[in-house]
Amino acid sequence: MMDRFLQRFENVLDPFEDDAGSGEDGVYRTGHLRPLPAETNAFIWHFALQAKGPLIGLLIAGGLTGGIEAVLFTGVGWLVDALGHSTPETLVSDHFWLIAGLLFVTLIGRAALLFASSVLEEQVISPSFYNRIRWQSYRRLMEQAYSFFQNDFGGRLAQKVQQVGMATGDFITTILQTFWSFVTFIFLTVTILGAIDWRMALVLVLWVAGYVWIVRNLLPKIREYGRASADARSIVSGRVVDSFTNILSVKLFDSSRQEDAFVKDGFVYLVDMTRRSTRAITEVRTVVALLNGFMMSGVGVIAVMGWQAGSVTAGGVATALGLVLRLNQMSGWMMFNINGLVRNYGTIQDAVATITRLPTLIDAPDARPLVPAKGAIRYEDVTFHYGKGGGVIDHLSLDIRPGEKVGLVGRSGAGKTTLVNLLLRLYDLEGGRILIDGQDIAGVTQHSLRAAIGVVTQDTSLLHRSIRDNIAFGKPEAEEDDVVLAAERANAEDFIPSLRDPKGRTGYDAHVGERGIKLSGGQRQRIAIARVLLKNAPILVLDEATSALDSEVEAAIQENLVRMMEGKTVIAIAHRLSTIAAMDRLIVLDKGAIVEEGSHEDLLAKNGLYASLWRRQSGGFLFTESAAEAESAAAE
Ligand SMILES: Nc1ncnc2c1ncn2[C@@H]1O[C@H](COP(=O)(O)OP(=O)(O)OP(=O)(O)O)[C@@H](O)[C@H]1O
Repeated sequence: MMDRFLQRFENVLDPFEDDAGSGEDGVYRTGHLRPLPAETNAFIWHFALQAKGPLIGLLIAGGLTGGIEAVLFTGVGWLVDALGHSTPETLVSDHFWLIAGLLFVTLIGRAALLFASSVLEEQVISPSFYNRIRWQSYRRLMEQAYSFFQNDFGGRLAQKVQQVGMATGDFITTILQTFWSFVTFIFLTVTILGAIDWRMALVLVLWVAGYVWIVRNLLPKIREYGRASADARSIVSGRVVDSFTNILSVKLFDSSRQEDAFVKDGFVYLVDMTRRSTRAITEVRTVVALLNGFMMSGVGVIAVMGWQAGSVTAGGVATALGLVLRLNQMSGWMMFNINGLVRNYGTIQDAVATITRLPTLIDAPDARPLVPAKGAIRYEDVTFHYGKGGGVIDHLSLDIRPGEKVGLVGRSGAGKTTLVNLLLRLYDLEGGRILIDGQDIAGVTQHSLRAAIGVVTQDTSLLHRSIRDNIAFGKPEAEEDDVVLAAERANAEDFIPSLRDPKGRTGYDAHVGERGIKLSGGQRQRIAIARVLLKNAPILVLDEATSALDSEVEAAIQENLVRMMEGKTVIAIAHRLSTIAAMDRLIVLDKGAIVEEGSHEDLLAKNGLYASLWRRQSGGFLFTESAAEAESAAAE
């Protein structure tokens, strides 16, 4: 029953709410998420505002908790005085309301308050609010361009998303609850002690000043190192995940020792940063211990002297000592919390730098959906160097007619993949433009552009999901029959029914990838082909689409590939020239420029680069650039 009661509070905040950005502010446009504030305080504030109500509740509960603590100590003083003035027989009748009040506050008031603040923190805020921060951060990262992910470690980014949710949530709740109840307690203590003897209040004011000095002068050092160690932790995770994900290369090259050194480097940095921060922590703890000693003995001496002078009652001494002892205890715990606050602040600062970075490749303000008609593609004086000074693609122009099947040929590194990646707008051009059916791809939405192009690449990465989800990846709403039909046409039906993953799921439900079944390269490629068949986009890009298939499967699938290409504009890249020789037109690329074009026969007759590549093809594969150059150098 308690469970059901508590569950009601769990839906107060939606863990997945996001601000889709209305585009009204002129910075961001519809279709893109509103960016998160890039300044740390504004970032924290941005999230705090999303849970205003519950957080104000937490603030009130925090204040009341501090208040109750102070009231209880005052009550203890009154009780001591009452004991001094009464006999055992008359105590209850003389001081009934005091005793009843104290019992009520201790038994009911305090428990009710703690329950309310627990519900607020644990049910309303913790899971949902923390998750909302993670979710919004994750989605901002997903808006980043392909190149963003190429330049960072997946593990590091994942850790940032995890950490930022935890750190921001903890930071806000600690301030509102712990910190605020501490401040209320101090304020009430100063007031209560001031009423007993103003000199005690003065000692406390000096103590608070000392505390503020520590926070301003000693804590920034901890914060600085906190930030550095958070970054160091991310670096270590990034490196560890990188080693684990590339474990095959590590094993094949027997380079585990090298990897150890690489990862250890990260750990050394982490340990160094942590040591610096822990040194600063010890420094702070020592100063706090001295300051608290001064505060407790100061108040104690003044209270006892007041009692000697007859201006302070025994109850007053009890209240004063009780309050300062509690303050001492709280301040140790508070230092721990402030330390946590500072560390969390550092973590947020560190994550914010990555998470709030604006995506470099976004839809134009007036982007419209691409209206694919016949699938005409036009590269107009395209230049692209991956942001470097030169090279890769230079002033390239190419016209592909609707429905034309074009083969891109060239040595390794000639720029073939780059050319199709530019068509997909995975990168923005550095010069020229690319048009699809007369529409500049820079002016249409990325979503509609990629929906119009089906791609099968060389290294098919399957997601760690079921076979069905993998095939329906480009068309999640697809019917089961269509998924099966696509699999049949990709010749994947002969192996899918017999699949069984370690958890016992079979066929289309079997999971692939990590902790799932491992497919061969050729099987993976057939899934990828099924995925594209199902997507049925008007433009097809086949980048080494059949490189992992053996000749038998390739022959079986060839017919389907031909059918898949029917009525579509196709750009195919293949090192095995025999697989693309039958295309309408072959474009030969060299060093980012078109050097020859024509049909297979035309090009053979021309006896240029294509003809030499064709002749050199040995065992079905192309020589690498360096081998080819070495050969031509030897021939000269
Ligand atoms: N992300 C990147 N950043 C910088 N340079 C890159 C990047 N990707 C590729 N390049 C460079 O661009 C050039 C063209 O690469 P690309 O992958 O387009 O060649 P390719 O013809 O497809 O080669 P292959 O046949 O080996 O796949 C190469 O010199 C490569 O080093």
